[in-house]
Order: sequence, then structure tokens, then C-alpha cells
Amino acid sequence: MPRRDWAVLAERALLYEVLVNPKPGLVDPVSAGAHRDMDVFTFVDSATALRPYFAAAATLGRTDTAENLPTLFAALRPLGVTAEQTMFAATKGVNTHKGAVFSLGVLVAAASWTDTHRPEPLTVASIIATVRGMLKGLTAADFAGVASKDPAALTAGEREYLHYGFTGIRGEAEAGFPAVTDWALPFLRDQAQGDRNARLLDTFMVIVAHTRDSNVIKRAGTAAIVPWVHAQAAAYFRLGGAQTAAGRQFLTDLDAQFIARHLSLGGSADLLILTIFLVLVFDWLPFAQTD
Ligand SMILES: CC(C)(COP(=O)(O)OP(=O)(O)OC[C@H]1O[C@@H](n2cnc3c(N)ncnc32)[C@H](O[C@H]2O[C@H](COP(=O)(O)OP(=O)(O)OP(=O)(O)O)[C@@H](O)[C@H]2O)[C@@H]1O)[C@@H](O)C(=O)NCCC(=O)NCCS
Ligand SMILES: Nc1ncnc2[nH]cnc12
Repeated sequence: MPRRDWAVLAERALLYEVLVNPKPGLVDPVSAGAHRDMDVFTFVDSATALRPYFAAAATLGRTDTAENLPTLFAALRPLGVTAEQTMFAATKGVNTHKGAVFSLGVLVAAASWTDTHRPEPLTVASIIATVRGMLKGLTAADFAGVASKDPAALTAGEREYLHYGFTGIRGEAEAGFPAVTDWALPFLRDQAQGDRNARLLDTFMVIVAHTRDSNVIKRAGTAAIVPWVHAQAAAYFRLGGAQTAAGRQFLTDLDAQFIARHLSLGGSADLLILTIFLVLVFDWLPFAQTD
């Protein structure tokens, strides 16, 4: 396997994700979804501005020799903080990829580290083992002082932790992104059908079905939205998903409902980005002719 350019793969993952449509409530080339401050061009600005950050994350993974993987994450975090500022500068203050700066930054550093420091051929499992090593104790450490924080300064993730005990993206990441590894990747590699948009759209809905998306909870103002979201994903697959006209119509109607209710699935979009990054690394998303 030739050496990979991790930053190029990361940027392509960000760009592929925004092209997939129609993702309910999210930005795609056809619609800005339930977002009033961004469109597909904003995502291109953001993705391209973030490439140097992913290159730096890959360099860190290659040059960091620490067997103590939490120190690799500790070295990555300040780069992520700066990358968030780069993103806001590129988008004129709009949050396009805050979640991906965190999650994809971790995955890129982990992939590069594993590729450099482990003698065995690179696998998803070996990359994820590195992710888990890097993030051991993250959730407990990040939420330790949250109860005494100024309520006005709490992030959505912190508020949901205090209110519901949900660990959000931190818990998902510390566990090694199970929605990606246990559901999205096996589906995309072994079961998804049709052209690349159809395969990625169905994979997105698989993610939706297996994620408690903190972004949609924030927008709805209640976690009671989650079973409804999961029921929508189940109904979509009962209709045949992107393979059937009924499935496609269902998703178009669902997108309209999300827009009308100002709902968005930003967390699930981030997990699709991670899935796409991994399939690009292992070349599991070839062009497929549809009939
Ligand atoms: C650990 C951090 C992710 C910080 O967490 P924080 O507590 O600040 O934020 P969270 O609310 O927990 O989530 C941050 C973003 O992560 C995405 N996300 C949320 N849940 C999940 C999930 N279950 N799985 C995957 N990803 C998840 C989500 O990002 C996406 O949504 C954003 C768009 O949302 P939107 O509502 O439109 O945007 P807003 O402007 O926020 O709201 P509106 O005003 O429009 O309503 C978009 O960014 C997507 O990417 C959450 O937004 C990490 O950031 C961190 O550690 N930060 C500190 C600095 C740092 O260290 N950074 C780099 C680390 S390498
Ligand atoms: N396509 C998209 N629309 C809105 N928020 C997102 N966060 C990541 N991808 C997104």
C-alpha cells in the first residue's frame, strides 16, 4: 500500500460529506437545510482552510514517539483549538466543522501514528485501538469541573451531560466511535448499493439510527426528539432506502420536516465524515455504475 497523504484524505472526507444529498436538515449542494448562516460554499471554504491542520495532526502522529498515547492527544488539542479559529476565520464566524476538527483530527493523528509505529499492516481495528489509547479518561476529565462552571458558559455538550448524563461526542470518541466501526463501516463496505451518493446517503441514515445526536437534541431543546429521529431512520429503511423511489421521497419529505422544525443532524454528519475518511484510507468507496 503506498503511503497516504492523510491531510488530502481528510479534506476529501469533509468535501464528500457535504456533497451527499438530501441529508435531513443538513447543508448539501441543493439546499442549506435548517442552517441560515451557511451553504455548500461555506463548507468548501472551511474544508480547504483546515487542510494544514490535518497535515499538522498527521505530522504529530508520525513524529510523536510516545507509547503513552494520551500525551499524543494532549499535543493535538492546542492544534485543534487553533484550527477552530482558522475555521471561524474562513467561514466568517460560522460553525461548520467544530465537531470534525475534534473527531477527524484525532482520527488523522491516530492513523498516522499507527501507520508509523506499528509493524503490522494498517487496519481499522489498529487505528481505533490508537484512538482509544489517546482518549482514555477524556470524558471523566472533560466533565470533571462542569457542574461548577458558569451556566452561561456551558457548551451544548456540557449542558446535555449535566441535564441527562449524556457523554455526547466525547463518550463516542473515547469508545472508539462505535457507530462508525460497528454500524456505518460494515454497512458501507458490505451492503450498501447504488452510486456513491446513494451508498453514502444510506450509510448516513444507518448512523442516524445508531446515534444519539447531541446537535439535534440541542436544536429540539429536548432529548425526547431522539426516539422520533430513530423511528424516521427505521421507516426510511423499511421503504427500501435510497434504492427505491418511495425511500427517496420519504427522505425528501423528512428534509422538509427538519427544515420546518429547525432541526439538524450535525453530530451524525461528523460521524459520516469519519466513516468516509476510513473508506478512503482503505479504498472501499469505488465508483459504481448504476443501471
Ligand atoms: C470535545 C469538543 C467536541 C467540544 O465539545 P463541546 O462541549 O464544545 O461541544 P459539543 O456540544 O459536545 O459538540 C461539539 C460539536 O461536535 C459535534 N457533535 C455533537 N454530538 C456529536 C455526536 N454524537 N457525534 C459526533 N459529533 C457530534 C457537533 O458538531 C457538528 O454540529 C455543528 C453544527 O451545529 P449547529 O447547531 O449548526 O451550530 P452552532 O453554531 O453550534 O449552533 P446554532 O447557533 O447554529 O444553533 C458543526 O460544527 C458540526 O461539526 C457539535 O457542534 C471539542 O470541540 C473540544 O475539545 N473543544 C475544545 C477545543 C479543542 O480542544 N478542540 C480541538 C480538539 S482536537
Ligand atoms: N453538511 C453539514 N451541514 C451542517 N452541519 C454540518 N456539520 C458537518 N457537516 C454538516
